[in-house]
Amino acid sequence: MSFRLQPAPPARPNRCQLFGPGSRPALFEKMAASAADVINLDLEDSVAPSDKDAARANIITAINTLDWGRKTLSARINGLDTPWWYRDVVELLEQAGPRLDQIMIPKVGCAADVYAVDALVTAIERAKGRTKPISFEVIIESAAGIAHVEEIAAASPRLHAMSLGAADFAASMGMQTTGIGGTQENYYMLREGAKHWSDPWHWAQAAIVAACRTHGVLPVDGPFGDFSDDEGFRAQARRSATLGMVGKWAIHPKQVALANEVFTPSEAAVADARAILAAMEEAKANGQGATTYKGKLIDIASMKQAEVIVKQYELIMGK
Ligand SMILES: CC(C)(COP(=O)(O)OP(=O)(O)OC[C@H]1O[C@@H](n2cnc3c(N)ncnc32)[C@H](O)[C@@H]1OP(=O)(O)O)[C@@H](O)C(=O)NCCC(=O)NCCSC(=O)C[C@H](O)C(=O)O
Ligand SMILES: [Mg+2]
Repeated sequence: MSFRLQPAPPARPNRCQLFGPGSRPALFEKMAASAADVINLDLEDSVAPSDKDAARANIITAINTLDWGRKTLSARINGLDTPWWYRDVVELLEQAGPRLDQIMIPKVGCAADVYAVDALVTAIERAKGRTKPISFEVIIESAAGIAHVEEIAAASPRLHAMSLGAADFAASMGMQTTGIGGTQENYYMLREGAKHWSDPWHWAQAAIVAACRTHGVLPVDGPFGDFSDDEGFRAQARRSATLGMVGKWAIHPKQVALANEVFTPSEAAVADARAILAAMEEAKANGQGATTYKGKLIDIASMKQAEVIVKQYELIMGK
């Protein structure tokens, strides 16, 4: 371990973030009643330009009146390249009550984007006497965003989570696809005439996980567009979980259970992790730093790996 210790991310369940357009208030009660850990009420790309003002009003009413339980409640504002974002922040901070937990900032390209929103939020919080600080989540969904991912992860103590937005990311990178996440038909290797598909999102996800883990931020996988493809969603989510991400967006309610399933460590994985911890405690008591479990090497690093799984499970079960 470096002399600088790795900070812990916020201790909150974040397995599934369910999105809904601010212009479809009929969905809000269903979102509130869902099993998602995080709710993202959207003012950005799922809302037509002509509906922005109405969507803002809808969201503020819903934040103030519906029972959101213990979910993290987040509103996605418009991008800093639009004329709408400052009114999103001002009206949300001035009119939404303390139930609003978080603001999601899309298309973040550099640390200064986060700084700008932080300055505005901080001023309004002070002016209005808001005592609960608003946290931030950002979306990495551009070439600039991924190029500056580490400075973005370090940009503000308000930053709690960071997602990969596969659709805008693909567009910004000039990728030849209209698919949102998942397997891409033309991204394959050939071996003896057989195609082996690879994962074009992998490197961006790994960069996001490393930046987040360095700065104590939760790394989250973004949308999977084909909501009729459960197995495709599961496969994408399992890769993300294996890489260190803690959750995934749902753009349709049927994806909520899938995300919760994948990002909740299984009973078998938890039992294995607890057994590794017990075996290592016994080894340490005998003056050993390494031993075997099910015929494989385990050592002090294995304890840290096992603790990741046990802590994630206990966080989720303790909610
Ligand atoms: C994708 C949808 C437009 C589909 O809507 P709809 O046609 O109404 O779906 P269904 O008829 O299959 O709905 C079945 C029931 O589920 C309810 N429903 C639908 N959507 C939601 C929801 N989001 N939350 C809760 N409940 C929902 C319907 O009302 C039906 O209920 P009932 O009649 O009682 O059975 C729609 O799902 C949708 O708008 N999804 C969210 C879109 C969104 O927010 N997009 C933004 C995030 S993705 C993104 O921004 C890309 C990213 O930035 C990037 O760059 O990658
Ligand atoms: Mg986007």
